[in-house]
Amino acid sequence: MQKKGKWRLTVRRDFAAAHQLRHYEGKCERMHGHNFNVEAQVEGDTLTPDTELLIDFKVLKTMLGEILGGLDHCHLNELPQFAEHNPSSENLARYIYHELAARLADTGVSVHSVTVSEKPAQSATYFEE
Ligand SMILES: Nc1nc2c(c(=O)[nH]1)N=C([C@H](O)[C@H](O)COP(=O)(O)OP(=O)(O)OP(=O)(O)O)CN2
Ligand SMILES: [Zn+2]
Repeated sequence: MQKKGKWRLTVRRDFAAAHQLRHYEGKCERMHGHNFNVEAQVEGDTLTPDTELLIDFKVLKTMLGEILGGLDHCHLNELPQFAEHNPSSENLARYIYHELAARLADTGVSVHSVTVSEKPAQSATYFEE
């Protein structure tokens, strides 16, 4: 039997923000900033009949840009979404994942994962199984 193929698309965007990790025993408890890099991967199995795209990269980048626009140049700890959860890379990735999933509802495309990186050497990826 022939396997059902899928596509996975990746878009990347950046934002700059300050944060401090509550309860962290070390310098990261003090306020500091990062240029966060965000990579979102989406997937699906059906292309549009005319353009034969899973979803336009432009649409994806606009969605991601809207989400990151709410974080850009903010002190993340002061935002309601991080009032109870630390603005760690892990929690940022989960927040962005759910925001993107809500925007993609009814498109036939789902979020595979979101990766947040404070710097090239380290990143956190959120996905759901
Ligand atoms: N699992 C995680 N660990 C850490 C996170 C995180 O989001 N998830 N975040 C931090 C801090 O934000 C910190 O800014 C980064 O820490 P670190 O790279 O350790 O610190 P430096 O920038 O000083 O890098 P060095 O390599 O130590 O010079 C911490 N941990
Ligand atoms: Zn940090």
